[in-house]
Amino acid sequence: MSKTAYVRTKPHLNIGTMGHVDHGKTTLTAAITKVLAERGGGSTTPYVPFDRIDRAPEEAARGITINIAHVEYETDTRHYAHVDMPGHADYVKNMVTGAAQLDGAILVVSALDGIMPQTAEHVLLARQVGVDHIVVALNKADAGDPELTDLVELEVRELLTAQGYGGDAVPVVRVSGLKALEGDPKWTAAVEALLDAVDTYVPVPERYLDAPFLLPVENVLTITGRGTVVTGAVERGTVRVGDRVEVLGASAETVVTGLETFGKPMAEAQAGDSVALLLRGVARDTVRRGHVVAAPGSVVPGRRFSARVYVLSTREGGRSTPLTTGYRPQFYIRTADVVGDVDLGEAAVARPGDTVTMTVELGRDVPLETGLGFAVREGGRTVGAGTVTAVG
Ligand SMILES: Nc1nc2c(ncn2[C@@H]2O[C@H](COP(=O)(O)OP(=O)(O)OP(=O)(O)O)[C@@H](O)[C@H]2O)c(=O)[nH]1
Ligand SMILES: [Mg+2]
Repeated sequence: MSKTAYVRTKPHLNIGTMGHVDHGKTTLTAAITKVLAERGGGSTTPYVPFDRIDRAPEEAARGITINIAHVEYETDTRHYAHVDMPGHADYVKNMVTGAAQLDGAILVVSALDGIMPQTAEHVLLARQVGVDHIVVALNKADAGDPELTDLVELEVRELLTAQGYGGDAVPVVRVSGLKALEGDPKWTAAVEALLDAVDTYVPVPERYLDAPFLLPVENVLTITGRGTVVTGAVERGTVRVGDRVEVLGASAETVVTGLETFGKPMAEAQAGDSVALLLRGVARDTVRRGHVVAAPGSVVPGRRFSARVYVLSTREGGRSTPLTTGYRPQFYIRTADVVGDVDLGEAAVARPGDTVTMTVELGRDVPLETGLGFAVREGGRTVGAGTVTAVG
């Protein structure tokens, strides 16, 4: 590999935009990279234009790093990997699996429209998957009436408080992704203010560097002549070139022969990093999204667990009818998507809005552990969010 190696000079954090469809997540993401790219003083952030953020996988298939919706940028104090969360309810699956890795989130709310159903759903999901810090971008502030924007701000703070985010303390910054992209100084300054809020409000999380290595596979691809590459965010531990790893799901033990982040080779990847791993002698079609790459013997796959599950209310986009024992939805666990049978025990019935205890028997083995978060999906929408309380 002749490319410049990744040098870890600042803490790395994973962040992302979430919020209702069309509220301006992708525009704001592009604007952030543009503002940082143009900062001067040896900026290392490449500008990623709007139409490159949803770039097709083939386009990026050069190096071993593929993470289609990721952009990277650097502020004075931090290095960020940023996921642009899709807004459609159909993409909540990706939000769930992606959000599970987020250290903080930028909630994008249009000042013109205020809170919409997916705004509330994404905040709820963020809470359920353990995103502890949210910064609000009140976007389209260039076009909004200031008094109405004040009301939207109040409404957003109330929503955050209701979900346990302490809405009064959450930074709310009025921005215009669109005007910042056009270079309007008032709005590039607003994007700077948003980044400052993220830098100061979202703490560097505790990384589980000493734990055995684990990476949930998000994507798999082949590099001709080199082998199979898996991509994803390291959930815990560290991994180096030459380390032995186990691919759970593919039941293969292998060696890591290459390691990259954003196209740059690295000697060691650690918890929180978005990486691509080149794996020796693993056939492309034996590994899939949903599998887990881990230190050999460090995780035990299973299919039976108990959980506490919040059943989304109808207003939150959940079911309109109760669910009963025998219910068979999809479970999104890390990056895996698995069918499972639900047993509600003596309660037997759970109504939308209830929090219940259930036992689940999955259709296949996945690595499970106490405390693991997951989403329950049915017919393309999220109907519940839960946490594993016991395995077996
Ligand atoms: N006036 C104004 N319009 C904006 C602003 N940001 C985005 N828009 C417009 O809002 C529309 C949606 O913007 P996107 O960035 O695609 O929104 P999104 O949230 O990524 O949408 P999805 O990915 O489809 O959920 C586009 O027509 C943008 O030009 C802004 O700050 N001001
Ligand atoms: Mg978008």
